[in-house]
Amino acid sequence: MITVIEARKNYGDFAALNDVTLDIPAGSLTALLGPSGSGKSTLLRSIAGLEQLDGGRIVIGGRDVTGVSPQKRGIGFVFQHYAAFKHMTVRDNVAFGLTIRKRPKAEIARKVDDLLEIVGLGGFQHRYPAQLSGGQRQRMALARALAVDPEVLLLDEPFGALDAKVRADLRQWLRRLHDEVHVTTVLVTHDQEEALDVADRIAVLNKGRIEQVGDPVTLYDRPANDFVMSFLGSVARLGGQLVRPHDIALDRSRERAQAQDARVGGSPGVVEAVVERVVRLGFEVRIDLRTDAGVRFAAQVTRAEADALGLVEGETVFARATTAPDAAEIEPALAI
Ligand SMILES: Nc1ncnc2c1ncn2[C@@H]1O[C@H](COP(=O)(O)OP(=O)(O)OP(=O)(O)O)[C@@H](O)[C@H]1O
Repeated sequence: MITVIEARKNYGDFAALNDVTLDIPAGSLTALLGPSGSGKSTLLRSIAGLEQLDGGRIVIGGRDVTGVSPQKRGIGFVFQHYAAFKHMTVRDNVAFGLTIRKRPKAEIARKVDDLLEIVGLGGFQHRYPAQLSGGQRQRMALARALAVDPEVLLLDEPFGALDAKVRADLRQWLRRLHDEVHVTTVLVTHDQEEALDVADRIAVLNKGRIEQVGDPVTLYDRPANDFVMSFLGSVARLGGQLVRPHDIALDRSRERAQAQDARVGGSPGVVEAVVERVVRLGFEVRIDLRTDAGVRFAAQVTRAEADALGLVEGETVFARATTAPDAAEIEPALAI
């Protein structure tokens, strides 16, 4: 368990961390999610001891480490750009932390081989970092961080420099790795999809403060405020309320839309709009809409729903929310 208690960090007049209090359960994979400049890296680096707090405390596994040096905190750290030792083989890079701790050679060899298997670099012991892909290098970095049996693994945008496909593969892989080794892991990311996909807990940061902490489903379905809702997925503003695009139903008939809408308590009402574009995104279809007042929003429906609706550009439709903030238990009514 990591506990951050009323952490404050200032850069001049600027408060990068503003009384942050956070519990990170032992064995969890927790994401620190927020926009650029929200304080994610500052919080991670403070947990690591790479930044000194101006106020507050950090407790790791029951030990107050606030004044303790990074080397003595029992952490492994992986950065976005991993600085590998270029002149050392993959095996020696991963062994580094064990070698400087003067562990017996046989133990090092066994452990490094095991770790390289776990991170999927079994056949790469004798390669040099320059002979690895970006994704392989980051996996080597993770193996190196894990080699010294850290109590806590801290990852600062570890896949940030890689392309989208490799990122998606690596986060699946990280999830499986975490299920296997169970080390308490904190992952900094600005990518909501990455956080929702990989983490079992997410702390959303904004301007040096924590907006909400919870599991991905709770944050997505029950965001504490508009910031969390907007940051965790796309939203549309419908009649003054924020609504997820896939929680919008469209109908050609105003009367039918109104009748269905009456079943959703506290809904923003029925909004008339013109179809600007119909965009097919594989299984889903996005319908870009514009109201008379010029407000643009999008609805997302399945391909079957889109086909049934048969909407064409320029046509007028009636949009309504299928869920309202306090009515999540009401069955979403059929779109048509
Ligand atoms: N050494 C520093 N000196 C002055 N200001 C800093 C320093 N480090 C960070 N900051 C400021 O503190 C704020 C938080 O920075 P931090 O790196 O924690 O944000 P972040 O959420 O990790 O953002 P990003 O996703 O862009 O890395 C930013 O506004 C940044 O400019």
